[in-house]
Amino acid sequence: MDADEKIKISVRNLDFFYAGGHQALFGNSIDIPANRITAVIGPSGCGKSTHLRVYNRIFELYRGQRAGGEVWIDDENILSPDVDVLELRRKVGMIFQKPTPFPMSVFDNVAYPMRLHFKMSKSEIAERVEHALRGASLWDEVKDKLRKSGLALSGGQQQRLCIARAIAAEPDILLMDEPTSAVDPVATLKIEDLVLQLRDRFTVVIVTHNMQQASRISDYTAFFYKGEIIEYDKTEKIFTNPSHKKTEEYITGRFG
Ligand SMILES: Nc1ncnc2c1ncn2[C@@H]1O[C@H](COP(=O)(O)OP(=O)(O)OP(=O)(O)O)[C@@H](O)[C@H]1O
Repeated sequence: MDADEKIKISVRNLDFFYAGGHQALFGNSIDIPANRITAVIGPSGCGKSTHLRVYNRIFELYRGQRAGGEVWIDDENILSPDVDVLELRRKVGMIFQKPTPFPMSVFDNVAYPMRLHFKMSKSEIAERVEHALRGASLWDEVKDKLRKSGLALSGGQQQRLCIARAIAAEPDILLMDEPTSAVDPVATLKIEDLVLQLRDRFTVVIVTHNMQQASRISDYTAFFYKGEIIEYDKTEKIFTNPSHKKTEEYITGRFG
């Protein structure tokens, strides 16, 4: 990593266990820079989603799942027991593979985190809903449908609505777990453009199976294999001159 990068997330010796003791991550250590896009790649089942789900402790919603090691975000080890998890999840937003709009209007989807986390007047909420929808490159498409159900939008629009909802909580970090795998190629390009715009304001960590996507949009890439981080470097280096044989085999499509 370049010496002048500011580190936003610092993971040290992260292990992860599912219920029954099945270990899915082994000693992961990685420094994720602020205001950059970091891609997480690797074959199916290598632990990409598991790793990402630690950063906002969402795994704790499931019985028997456990993380060991340290995950520092700014100056706080977010795995320590006294962390305010609601505030952590506000600060570390997440976008999933399938769009997950709430069964409510477009407006209320975006207003939801504002009502949950902040005390705001109605007019302030309206202003910020517009701002978040503009930030998610969706405003022009939905400005006349704000009172319609979020579920009535197209898949790609729903995913951008989820990004608007995540932005509305004013996070520092956006985690994206294969955000384009359920949408068509045109919607994928729109979301990729959007992710590139978000880099100025957020630290983005994105899991993707799509090598072209990783090389198009990310600054850094981490290659996972069997729960370990095999290689982590600038994206250009990973895709043109990887240091490890396994990385090369994966990016050239020899397994996956
Ligand atoms: N709920 C669960 N209970 C038990 N084991 C799980 C659970 N979810 C995932 N695993 C296991 O943990 C390992 C890592 O899975 P994970 O979903 O993190 O991989 P991934 O790299 O994101 O895969 P994919 O690319 O297919 O989404 C796998 O061996 C998987 O079978």
